[in-house]
This record gives sequence, structure tokens and C-alpha cells, in this order.
Amino acid sequence: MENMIINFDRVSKRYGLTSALKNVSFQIPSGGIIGLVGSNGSGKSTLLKLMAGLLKGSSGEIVVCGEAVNRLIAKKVAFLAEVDSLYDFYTVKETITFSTKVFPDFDEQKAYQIVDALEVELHKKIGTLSKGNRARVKIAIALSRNVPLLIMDEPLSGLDPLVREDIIKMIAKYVEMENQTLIISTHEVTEIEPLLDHVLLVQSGEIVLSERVEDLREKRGQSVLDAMKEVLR
Ligand SMILES: Nc1ncnc2c1ncn2[C@@H]1O[C@H](COP(=O)(O)OP(=O)(O)OP(=O)(O)O)[C@@H](O)[C@H]1O
Repeated sequence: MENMIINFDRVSKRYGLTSALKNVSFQIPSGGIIGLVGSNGSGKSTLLKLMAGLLKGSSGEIVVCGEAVNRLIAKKVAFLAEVDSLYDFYTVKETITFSTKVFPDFDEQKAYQIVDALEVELHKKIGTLSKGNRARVKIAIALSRNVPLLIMDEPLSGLDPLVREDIIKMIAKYVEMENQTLIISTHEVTEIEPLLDHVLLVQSGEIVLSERVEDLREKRGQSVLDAMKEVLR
């Protein structure tokens, strides 16, 4: 169990009659970037919310950062949801100041650096930003949390290629690979692949592939997309 940042042991999640996760067991080692992929409705968001303590499993055990997950895990886990929780009436600068108050682990200097690198103007109100710049602020806030586990639920969804490229660059530059683990769900498999150390593929509520990307390439001669096609065929 040592050095495993995420450990799911026979975890199931039902929503009423819908069985979203079915007796799922897997472990993820600390450090690096993990891609969570799978078709619409396969269970990715459910899996991420369970590891962030935002949902309770119907059965099974989840241990994250060495602790059984409950709502208090939020101290060790930064969760970037598909829908953002930024306040329209704050400027970008006020959003950074606010984040330093909400998150004791927030690295204010890093937030300014990322926002500056992304050329988002500090005095602009969040409500007046384009969708792309709003996504840039959202990623800057998430990457500035000094926590062992970062979770991002579809951060590239619905964004144009330039914004997606910016987000991918910031992830590559600012995730601290030595002491942080990032798990990221996405449908943009080919775009994200160069960043990935490990891939988890979910299908109909089950993990059908959990592999190091290097092993896929070297042992099987496959890209992540090739492996997905083979498994889902
Ligand atoms: N709050 C909810 N109430 C009822 N059913 C839900 C709820 N949330 C998710 N589900 C169902 O659980 C299953 C898994 O959904 P989930 O959102 O985890 O999938 P996903 O892989 O993230 O999908 P997508 O790629 O479309 O975002 C789906 O069948 C979905 O309809």
C-alpha cells in the first residue's frame, strides 16, 4: 500500500437504480499524471467525486493520501469541477486574494505567475471574461493549490484549441511531479497523451485498463488511443 496515493477496494456507487460503478478496485502510485478516459456516462465523474470526498460510495473502501475518504480530505485534494465555482463579481486579482483566504495551502505567487503567463488581465471582472479566459483562471487557481492530489474533471471540455493548448502547457509546467499527483478526466486523449504517466480506462462502471503509458508504448507498441480501441472493441 506504500506510495499508493489512491486505493479503491471493491467500490460500488448506485444512483437509485443506476449502477454507476461496479465493484471497482485499483491503486495509483504517488507522483505524475494519470489520465482517466472512457466514453460518456462510463463513470469518470463519479469516480473522481468519490476520491475527492464529494460523493459517498454505496459500498467498498476508498483510501486517498493514506486516509479513508470523507469530506475532510478536501484539505489534501484540490478538485476542479467541470462547472466552475468562480464569482462573477470578483476581478481576477480579487479571485486570487479570495483563494488565499479559502485555501490555507494556496500559493499566491504561483497563481500570479500562471495568470501572467496566460496573459489574463488582473483587473478584469470574472463575469466579463471570455469562456477561454475564465477557463485559464480556473486552471491557475487549481494549479496553485499546494496539495498532494489534484483532480481535474474534463478541464479541456468545450474549449477552443488555443485554450486547450494553454491549459496543457500550464499543467506540464506547474504540476510538481515530485510531490504531486494529478488525475485528469478527458475525451481529448491524443492531446493529453504526451503528459500522461498512467492511464485508467473506464467502461460501463468498471476499470477495464490500468497501465503505465510507457509500458503501453514499449511492451505493446500502442498509443493510449490504440489501447482504448483494442479494449473497447
Ligand atoms: N446524480 C445522478 N443521478 C442519477 N444518475 C447519475 C447521476 N450522476 C451520474 N449518473 C449516472 O451514472 C452514470 C455515470 O455517470 P458519470 O457522470 O460518472 O459518467 P462520465 O463518464 O463522467 O460521463 P461524461 O463523460 O458524459 O461526463 C451515468 O449513467 C449517469 O447517467
